[in-house]
Amino acid sequence: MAEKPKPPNPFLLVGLSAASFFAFYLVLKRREQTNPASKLPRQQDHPLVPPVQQDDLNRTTKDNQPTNQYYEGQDQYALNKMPAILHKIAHALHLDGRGHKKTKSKASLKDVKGKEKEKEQVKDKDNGKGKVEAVAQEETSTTTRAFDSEKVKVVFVLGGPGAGKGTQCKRLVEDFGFCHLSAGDLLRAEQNRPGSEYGQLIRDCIKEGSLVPVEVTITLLKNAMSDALKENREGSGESWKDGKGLFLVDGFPREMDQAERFEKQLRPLATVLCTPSIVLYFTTTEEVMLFRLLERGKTSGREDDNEESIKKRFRTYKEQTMPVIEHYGKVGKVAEIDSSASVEEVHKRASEGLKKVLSI
Ligand SMILES: Nc1ncnc2c1ncn2[C@@H]1O[C@H](COP(=O)(O)OP(=O)(O)O)[C@@H](O)[C@H]1O
Ligand SMILES: O=c1ccn([C@@H]2O[C@H](COP(=O)(O)OP(=O)(O)O)[C@@H](O)[C@H]2O)c(=O)[nH]1
Repeated sequence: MAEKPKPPNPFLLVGLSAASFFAFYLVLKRREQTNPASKLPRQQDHPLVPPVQQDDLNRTTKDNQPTNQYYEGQDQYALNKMPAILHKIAHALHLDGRGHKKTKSKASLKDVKGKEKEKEQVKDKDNGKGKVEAVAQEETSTTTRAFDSEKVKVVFVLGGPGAGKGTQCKRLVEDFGFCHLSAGDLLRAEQNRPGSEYGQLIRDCIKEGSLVPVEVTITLLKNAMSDALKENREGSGESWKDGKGLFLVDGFPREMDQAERFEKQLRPLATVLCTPSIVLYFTTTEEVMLFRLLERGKTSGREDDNEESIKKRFRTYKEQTMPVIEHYGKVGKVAEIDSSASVEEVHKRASEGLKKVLSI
């Protein structure tokens, strides 16, 4: 007859349980010592959400307004403060309430500058164009929520090099009180800023007629927009009262990736993208543009107003910027204006088009 198996020793079982319990207790104690904040009450009854820190509760915006925006919806602020590994776990488990589509974002130029890693990752792309491959950082709605969608209006101004974008923008500012942000001007200012880490990169891209890495351009734009909104733009009429803003974004977005990033990263609310009210598209022939740019080059001092650079800019425009114009055209957002005519005539057409859209 087979021998009956021996039942497990009850003392051994009790001993093992006690040892596990004791080990768990030691881990907790150790955690309390190394991270005293773990004893604080939690924002959510969930182990992946960190405790409330006093400085979080006291946090205010620059205008000394409490940042209750951080506590909307999914307690995004708490999620933002989690260590990267917990962030990944929470994301994988859908605890952060975000989709799984990978997006990249940059919050400030300091972020762009501060990361040596990113700098090392400036890579050659296509025909030698530089591109900062930003260390992928999951985009969060709270860090990018900048303004009220109802109040901020954005008009993109596109067209080939020398089509007359800058010239017309100056006139439209006088008519409508826009804040004119020329991406090219912002880049040139950053290029010439003493100590700018991106000066040489910007210079090379501009001379080559290629696009400066989007992180740099979008950060400059975002900062300029925030500054303009904070500024008391006295005398600029109703368009700038009570947090309202009217932006003429000149020479941007120059490729689809830039358009998508702009809409996402400057989205005013978590669910609303920062789409342009309209895209003013100035168009004329390459012949006209070349002539105008060579004329401009006589006095502009710009390193890219020479025939060699101009040809490269035309190519970049056709290959990378035209798809942006086509994209906005498909959704009925493009106002095409023939800019071969005189400055006055072009201005008249642009102004009429804008009046209708902005209902001013
Ligand atoms: N409608 C126009 N007719 C003639 N010259 C123009 C016209 N619009 C602009 N220009 C001139 O052409 C050059 C390029 O114009 P600009 O506005 O700087 O172009 P963009 O900003 O598109 O590169 C400038 O020297 C400008 O004075
Ligand atoms: O969003 C932008 C806008 C401009 N540029 C660079 O700046 C140059 C000059 O642009 P700008 O709009 O000042 O002049 P345009 O070429 O339209 O005359 C371009 O060729 C690009 O190299 C860029 O990289 N990203």
